[in-house]
Amino acid sequence: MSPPADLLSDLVADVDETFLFSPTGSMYDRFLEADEPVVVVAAGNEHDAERYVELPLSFENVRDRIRFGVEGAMDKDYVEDGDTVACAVGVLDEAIDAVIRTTVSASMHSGIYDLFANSRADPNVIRDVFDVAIELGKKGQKGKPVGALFVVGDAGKVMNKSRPLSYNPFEKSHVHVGDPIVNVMLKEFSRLDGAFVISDSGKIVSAYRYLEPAAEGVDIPKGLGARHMAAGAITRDTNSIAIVLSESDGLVRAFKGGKLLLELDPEEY
Ligand SMILES: Nc1ncnc2c1ncn2[C@@H]1O[C@H](COP(=O)(O)OP(=O)(O)OP(=O)(O)O)[C@@H](O)[C@H]1O
Ligand SMILES: [Mn+2]
Repeated sequence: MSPPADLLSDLVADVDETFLFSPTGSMYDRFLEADEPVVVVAAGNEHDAERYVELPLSFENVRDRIRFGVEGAMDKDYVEDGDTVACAVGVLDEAIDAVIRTTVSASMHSGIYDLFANSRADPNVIRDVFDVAIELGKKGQKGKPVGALFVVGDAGKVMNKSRPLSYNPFEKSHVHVGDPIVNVMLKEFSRLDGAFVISDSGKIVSAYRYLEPAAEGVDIPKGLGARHMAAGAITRDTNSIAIVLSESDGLVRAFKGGKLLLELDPEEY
């Protein structure tokens, strides 16, 4: 074999599982015909794969994408601690152009899958809030960078651990994230201070909440300020997750259980 083929065969030698990230139909069929164990990780199950992990976001960061897929597969018992897997992914493009070998281990568990699948809030609601935060991060408000804080899930408790900074424009409304008009409203109201509180099912409960969670035991990276501290702390104090757009560095971050689990650059989406 040629050196490049050797290199590739080393990468795929003795793997327990192959993960195909957003494969084409013909690629999936080849695995099916060869009767090779395969897990499909994609935005939809177009090929009716028997073992499938749904990707809620495209995860431009390949490491995040792989972690999500592997953690999802662990959660569904497709793989277990100690398994060796080959992940076929698109790094430079959408089409698969790389194979990454890794060993499944419970210790590498970053929580990125749990954030979506095992939170109180509906996974679609979480995805919709990410979409708003990413869009807001891309465009800002009238061209200026803007910050925003969304607390999703366990809204009753979150309301108890916060106070209003201003009138609540969502007081008598029954609007949900994901409705196009709501995204416009969220963007408009994000110019002012405080947090948005969103229920498990996606109802916008309030804007302009000042969070007052207990901050002990929260371990967030140094350099992040009060908004991020409050976001981390509320997720430790309640069963919520928090999605934060930073006004100063433009990144979108997600917290759960008092921990930073995910960092995205809106410019890459
Ligand atoms: N406890 C809180 N609850 C809700 N909103 C808060 C809280 N603390 C701060 N904020 C909001 O965050 C804004 C920015 O505060 P600060 O600069 O300290 O946070 P930060 O973490 O550095 O965020 P950024 O990266 O956006 O600057 C404040 O103007 C306020 O609107
Ligand atoms: Mn700041």
